[in-house]
Amino acid sequence: MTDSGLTLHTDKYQINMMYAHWKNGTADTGAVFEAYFRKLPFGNGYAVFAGLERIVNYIKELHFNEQELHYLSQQEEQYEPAFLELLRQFQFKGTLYSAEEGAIVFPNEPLIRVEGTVFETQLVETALLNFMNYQTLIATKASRIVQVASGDTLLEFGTRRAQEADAAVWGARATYIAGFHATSNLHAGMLFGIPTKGTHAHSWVQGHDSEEEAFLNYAKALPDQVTLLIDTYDTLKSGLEHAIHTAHWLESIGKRMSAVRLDSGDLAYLSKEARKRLDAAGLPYVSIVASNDLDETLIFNLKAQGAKIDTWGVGTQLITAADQPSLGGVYKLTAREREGQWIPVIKLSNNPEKVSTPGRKDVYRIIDRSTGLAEADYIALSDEDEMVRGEPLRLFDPVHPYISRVVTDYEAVPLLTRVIDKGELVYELPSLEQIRAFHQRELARFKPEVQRKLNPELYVVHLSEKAWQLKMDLIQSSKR
Ligand SMILES: Nc1ncnc2c1ncn2[C@@H]1O[C@H](COP(=O)(O)OP(=O)(O)OP(=O)(O)O)[C@@H](O)[C@H]1O
Ligand SMILES: O=P(O)(O)OC[C@H]1O[C@H](OP(=O)(O)OP(=O)(O)O)[C@H](O)[C@@H]1O
Ligand SMILES: O=C(O)c1cccnc1
Repeated sequence: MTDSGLTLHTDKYQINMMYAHWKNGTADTGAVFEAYFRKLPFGNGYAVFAGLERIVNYIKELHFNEQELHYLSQQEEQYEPAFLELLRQFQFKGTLYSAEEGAIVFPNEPLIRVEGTVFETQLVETALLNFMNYQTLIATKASRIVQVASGDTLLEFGTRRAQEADAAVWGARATYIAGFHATSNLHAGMLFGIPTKGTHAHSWVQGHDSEEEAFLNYAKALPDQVTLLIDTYDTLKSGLEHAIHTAHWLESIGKRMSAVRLDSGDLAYLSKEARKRLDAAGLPYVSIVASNDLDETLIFNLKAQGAKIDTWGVGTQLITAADQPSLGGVYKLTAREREGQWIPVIKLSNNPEKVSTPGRKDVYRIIDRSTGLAEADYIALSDEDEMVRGEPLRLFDPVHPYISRVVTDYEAVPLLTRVIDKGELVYELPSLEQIRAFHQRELARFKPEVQRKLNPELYVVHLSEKAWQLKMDLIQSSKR
């Protein structure tokens, strides 16, 4: 089996709809889709947008090769050869707007808007959601951990327990965007330039006649990067003592041991004891790394217990987003072309939260000029511009429209940037370091109350009156 790329990384129903459009002569009809999620993950107050780079790479490479066309020709749908020929000619000529990676984003606002023929905009749904949902989820989980670690070093250790290889690599990248400092995954390091770090496994110690010999052999081989895992037999009685010997030996050859790693037991108690004994042995520079099924709650608790841990190795809980394994982002048609006119469309639902917001929309972050802080996000139809001109803006609560306030001294910063214009890439993909720095700047625009991990303050995403009215009108007319 050879893997020919990501073009068929899509759900069959997309191809079926494309086929049906082609059969009906509507394949070239214009469509606007918007991708968004409805609920913040982990009870967090914000999400960290990620996935754009992979989406752009995917769209750039999007074409049907002979292997893929042959495979499609064998499907039970019996697509006609002329349709497959159309796929052979296919190129994405649509336009894509997106939030930038590292941006702080909220539920129910468009994070990506795709415009083009219904043929091409439908095709990209599955892969686009796949990349956005996973990477945004992991970046958000990582951001919670970054928050509680308050400046300590964070290492991403998840690969072995990730949901397969792509998740490990792109997940590592997402954690770096959110503020992790390094990954153990060398492939992610090579692909994206993320710093890499590694200690050693229990097998290194088990594979020697004694722990002491294991430590010494490791230190001899890698004298500049010695972090010793001290819990294979008995952390305090044997591991720590042997590590101290090794550190002294390293000093005798003019080197300094980096750290000891704790991977089981009471990490608060053991780290405090280890710190005391390392300091007493004249080794205050040897830092303490901890790992073992850590997440933001455990790290927060360990810090509250006074743990003396400098570096946190975080794997399974982070890379699998164990407490919420999917973001649930959706891709909804918001407008379509009919006889040369754009018509807004809606998706109704018995669940009011699932009723889509019709029309081609933009999102603005309303920044209070006096504080520099984000006040709210504002979704408006794309032809509205009063917020760009800085006119007084009424922000009302869509659930209770009588609750409203007017903002005057603000700047409206658009969240969506044009990335692909009629098939041409018009956006320079930032480097990962730029994305990481951008993320920090964006986060600083939010009050600590929105950023806190537990019961954060609700940051409101408002709809313009025009967008709200359009939604109400379409709900009414659809019911009729
Ligand atoms: N002081 C602490 N307070 C709260 N949780 C802790 C503390 N120390 C460790 N933990 C966490 O408790 C969980 C269980 O750790 P513990 O080492 O007892 O079990 P284990 O991982 O099964 O041990 P082993 O690897 O020896 O089998 C881990 O997720 C660990 O991170
Ligand atoms: O607990 P996580 O957050 O997922 O972090 C990664 C874990 O992976 C390793 O254990 P593993 O038992 O796989 O290998 P080892 O023998 O090297 O400890 C490491 O020691 C950590 O405990
Ligand atoms: O380098 C480490 O200590 C490491 C790497 C991956 C998983 N667990 C630990």
